[in-house]
Amino acid sequence: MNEALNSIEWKNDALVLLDQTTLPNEIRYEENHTIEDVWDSIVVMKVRGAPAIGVAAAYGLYLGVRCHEGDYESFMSLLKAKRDYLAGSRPTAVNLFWAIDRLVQKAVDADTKDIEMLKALLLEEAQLIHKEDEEINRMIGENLLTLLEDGQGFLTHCNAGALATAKYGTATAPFYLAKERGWNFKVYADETRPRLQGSTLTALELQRAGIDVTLITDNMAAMVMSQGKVQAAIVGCDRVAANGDTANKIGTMGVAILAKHFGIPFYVAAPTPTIDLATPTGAEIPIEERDTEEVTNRFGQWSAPKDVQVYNPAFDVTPADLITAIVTEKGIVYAPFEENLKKLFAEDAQHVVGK
Ligand SMILES: CSC[C@H]1O[C@H](OP(=O)(O)O)[C@H](O)[C@@H]1O
Repeated sequence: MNEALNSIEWKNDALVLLDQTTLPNEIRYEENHTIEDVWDSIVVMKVRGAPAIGVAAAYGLYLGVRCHEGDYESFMSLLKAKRDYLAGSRPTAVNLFWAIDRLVQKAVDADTKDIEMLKALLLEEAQLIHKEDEEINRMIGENLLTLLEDGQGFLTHCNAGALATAKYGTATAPFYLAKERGWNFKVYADETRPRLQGSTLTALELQRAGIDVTLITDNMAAMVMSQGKVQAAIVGCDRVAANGDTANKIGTMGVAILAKHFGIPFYVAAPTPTIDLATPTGAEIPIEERDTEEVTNRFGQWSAPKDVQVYNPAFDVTPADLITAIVTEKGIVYAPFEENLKKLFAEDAQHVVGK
């Protein structure tokens, strides 16, 4: 087994990011010293994955204000301007907004107007978000394991793995825990066109962990399911709406439809910061559209006419009625999601909500 790749690290007063655009061919870490560096890393997907984007954005916001000199009012005005700048990087993963708004609120609620103390508080909050993410993912893994069995096969889409988070991943968290406990299981990883997070990232991280992973193209998922090789489909998420509709990497809805057809449970691994009760349904989730050359010219090789029309939504929305359960660090949520997701956030949240 190889040592785990570390997607994000705060080191020597800089944000060190694993450049995920060069994997699996090159393992390259880059220091991000400014908010502009972080904004660019998020936009070009050197750092990607909803939780990882949130952690990176939190550090980025700190980097955006740490050199400011001036009074409290100018500091707070700069902080809010830098928050809006980062908010313009990628629109779908709600974790980005959740993280930067958490830092702004920390400063607003602080009982000091000393800007050096406020800067220290912001860095502390970013480090807390980073640390919390690890524990959230481990708990998601524990909760998902209660739904899985030794000896089974699992399918996942895109990369909701350790590389998309601070550690463990969300959808992949149970795979790491199951491996630690000696389970015998297989993972089928969709390559996930057009950005290929499944082949470049999921296959890499699971193989390095010694997990039995088989790479398939997205259009092989139906065949694999029809052959009885998959007993559960587990995916990540970028935003869960209040009714349970879930935005995730493009192609996820197709996996959910296939799972329904073959009678296979479809689980969404969802850290609670990815659940957005302020967004009523999937129809209101902003879906990022990305550069057309991601589809026609991956890795510098044209695979289509250069001027062909291209539609490249980076996410789709899986309707709640295709989701068996939304598995969070606080517990497992079943339908009716509108009602049960709210309970998750109640003071006396139950571990299993709904079934
Ligand atoms: C736990 S990662 C969540 C989510 O983020 C990925 O999108 P991207 O690679 O574009 O940042 C993918 O949708 C994962 O499932």
